[in-house]
Amino acid sequence: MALVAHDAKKTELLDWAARHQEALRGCRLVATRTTGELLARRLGLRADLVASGPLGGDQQIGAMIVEERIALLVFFTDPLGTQPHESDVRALHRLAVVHDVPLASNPASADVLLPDACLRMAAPAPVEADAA
Ligand SMILES: O=C(CO)COP(=O)(O)O
Repeated sequence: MALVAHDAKKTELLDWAARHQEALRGCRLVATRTTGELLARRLGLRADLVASGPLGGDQQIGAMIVEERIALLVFFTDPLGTQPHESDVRALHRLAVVHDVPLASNPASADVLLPDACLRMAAPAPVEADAA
């Protein structure tokens, strides 16, 4: 599961993660650097860190989506600000859509999508139905 938040949304993500920390502790997490450092410092949540978003972290998470390593992308973007790496932000959204990865852009969506992602991460890969 990937956790990312723009600066104006980091408090919202921390509040959401605090509410779900029990479930999140059972998941392998990846986060952009500043987001992940905050999760570790404030909540003791461990995440694998990629680069900060403006330095290529969004693209690294996009590559993980292509490799089918992300079950849920929680990405709280700032709808009222512009980002220097807007093209990377759009590309990450686009890859989530292309690869049909659940994408939560706000706490209400993340609340709905988290239980399903936890189930899918815990479940073994589905077995192909036998045609015979
Ligand atoms: O900018 C980001 C996503 O686009 C997030 O990066 P940081 O977590 O390093 O702030």
